Amino acid sequence: MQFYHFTALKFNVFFIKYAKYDKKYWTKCPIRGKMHICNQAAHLKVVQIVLGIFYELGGFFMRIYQAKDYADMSRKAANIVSAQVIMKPNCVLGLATGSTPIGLYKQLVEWFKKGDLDFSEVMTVNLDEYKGLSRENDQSYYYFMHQNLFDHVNIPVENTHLPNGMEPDSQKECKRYTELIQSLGGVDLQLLGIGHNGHIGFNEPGESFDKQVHCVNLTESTIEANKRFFASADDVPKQAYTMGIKTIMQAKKILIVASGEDKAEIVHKAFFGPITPQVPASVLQLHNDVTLVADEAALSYL
Ligand SMILES: O=P(O)(O)OC[C@H]1O[C@](O)(CO)[C@@H](O)[C@@H]1O
Repeated sequence: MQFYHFTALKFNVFFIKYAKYDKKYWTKCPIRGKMHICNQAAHLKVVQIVLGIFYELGGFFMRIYQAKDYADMSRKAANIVSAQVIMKPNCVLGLATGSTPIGLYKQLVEWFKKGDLDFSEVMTVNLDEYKGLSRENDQSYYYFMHQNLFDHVNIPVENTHLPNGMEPDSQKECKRYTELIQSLGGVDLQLLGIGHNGHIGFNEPGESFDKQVHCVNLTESTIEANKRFFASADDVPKQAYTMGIKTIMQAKKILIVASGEDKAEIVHKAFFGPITPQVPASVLQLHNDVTLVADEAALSYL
């Protein structure tokens, strides 16, 4: 497996960028996991040394695995999910929909059928669900998860959780889902895809980093990207329930998958650009345990 030591480079790019344009130096404090500004070159130097030591110790850094293609990406990412299930059989998996994780789910099903994986104690919480779609609707994420994973492995249905798209009272549903995640003890491993505009879950550009589960209005670009699954763009729901960035960042580990050249620009922005709500996935640079598994095409801007 190819492992890129991009982190050091990333931080250097980061430093140079801000040194040049802002005359301020944003960095991540590796101990508290918070952003702060270094306003003196000496301070910057110290932070760089500390980061270097953490890096050498294999500390809090993003891992980027480059896969050859979609199939390879799916297998590598499935390996990480299955390691989680094997190491902690009663873990809480945060799951994602979209086209990217389909191959990963297929691989998990295959390993389950071979007897290599057991989901009997696993619990799952999905990132999001369209508001207004019933479970029976073949475009609901409930339907997707059953179709791609739950119906093919031995996970008890009562262990699987998604926001209830048919609950009209947004406040009530968001509170229920936030409390549910907390009652499970939080997410051990959160799987994410990335939208072309950098959205994670349905957190669209401009969303505050400070939100728990909430109801969002989908952007035109997301409606456009998702219309391929519906008869027309008019049929795409206009709202969705989603875990907020805060909920996602509370996961103990994050695994993000990306495939294809059309994701190359946003992957580059998200992981090497400034941390900004305009690119929601960029917040992941602040998480202590993030793994990106992407194919060569999706990493081609790096
Ligand atoms: O994997 P895809 O289909 O490119 O989708 C990327 C992201 O967009 C969504 O499908 C939402 O539009 C997410 O669920 C997903 O993470």
